[in-house]
Amino acid sequence: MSQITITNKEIGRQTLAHLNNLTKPIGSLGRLEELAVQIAEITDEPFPNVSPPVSIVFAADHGIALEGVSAYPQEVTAQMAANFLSGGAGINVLTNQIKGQFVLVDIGIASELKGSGYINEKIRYGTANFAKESAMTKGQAVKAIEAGIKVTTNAISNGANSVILGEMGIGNTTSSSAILAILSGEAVENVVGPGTGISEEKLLNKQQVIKKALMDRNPDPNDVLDILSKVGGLEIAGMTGAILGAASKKTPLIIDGFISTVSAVLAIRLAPNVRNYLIFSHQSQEAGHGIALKMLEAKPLLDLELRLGEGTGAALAFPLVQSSVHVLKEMATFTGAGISITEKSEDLEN
Ligand SMILES: O=C(O)c1ccc[n+]([C@@H]2O[C@H](COP(=O)([O-])O)[C@@H](O)[C@H]2O)c1
Ligand SMILES: Cc1cc2nc[nH]c2cc1C
Repeated sequence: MSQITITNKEIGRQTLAHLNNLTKPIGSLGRLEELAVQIAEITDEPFPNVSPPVSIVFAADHGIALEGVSAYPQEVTAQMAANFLSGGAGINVLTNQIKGQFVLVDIGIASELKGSGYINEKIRYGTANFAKESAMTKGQAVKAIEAGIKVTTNAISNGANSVILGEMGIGNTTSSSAILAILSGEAVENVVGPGTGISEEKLLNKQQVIKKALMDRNPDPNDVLDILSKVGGLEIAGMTGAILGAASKKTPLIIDGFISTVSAVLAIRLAPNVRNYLIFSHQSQEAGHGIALKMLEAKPLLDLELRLGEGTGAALAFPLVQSSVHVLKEMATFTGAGISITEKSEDLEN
């Protein structure tokens, strides 16, 4: 964490001056210009690269799934992991489209994954049911964060210039909502949503399960490891580490939906400098996501009514991130193109 510096504001000022000299009315590329400035600040490069990206998906199981909080059974986590490995999931398709690399990390699936082509960082076979006991030990939470740091810094050392962060874990919206309720101080009702798509009746049960667990486990709102160990998830801790790892390598990281945004809140609690390394891709349908984004004063790029996870929203936003640096690097300047800016200068003086 000591390696995570504040992003370079001076290079940001130079980038803005360059953007203002490009052949367009000042500021007319709006949010793309903000993105270009942010990426220059993150990378410490006046003309940065974001390609190739790597999509890193952390998969893990949740003991809390036994409380009837998801529309799908726990086995779907492992089944989807197999689907990731055969290239059939949404994130595979979208990562291929943007010519990215794909990495699946088993950080705590409840069964043995068949096949190869994934990174085995299994900390344990799913978390314990946090309605009854702590989800994991503090030591395991630390190990999961460290695994996330390692996998991500390795992917960056192997050539990735940006990171798309995603997850898969049946039950993980319950864990994320519990974490967010503690960190935000919001009422549980406001941070709980239907996740994979549960009925109104199951949603009420999900709220009750979280409320009771928060009373019984009583996590310390000022202690990230206490929160993660009592009501967390292994993929949520892994993503927290991934965010720290990318920031330590001055590499932009694109946050996906509700669960990865909760990891971002945790990572920023651990190391506040992390905030400006993050690009928020989209507004998820999940109720608590708006609250988490607001806490971080984050304005997501897209609202496509997604609620899939896996990093799909982040992969969909990647082309915009790429466009921002292409504009910065490839557009002509007023002087280069021989376009007069006298009129504009007079307007500015008036
Ligand atoms: O990204 C989101 O905002 C999002 C919102 C709802 C559900 N999900 C995905 O659905 C799974 C969790 O839903 P649930 O109902 O099992 O808690 C997990 O695999 C997530 O990737 C993801
Ligand atoms: C099929 C399926 C795919 C997913 N991808 C991320 N979360 C998921 C949840 C389910 C149920």
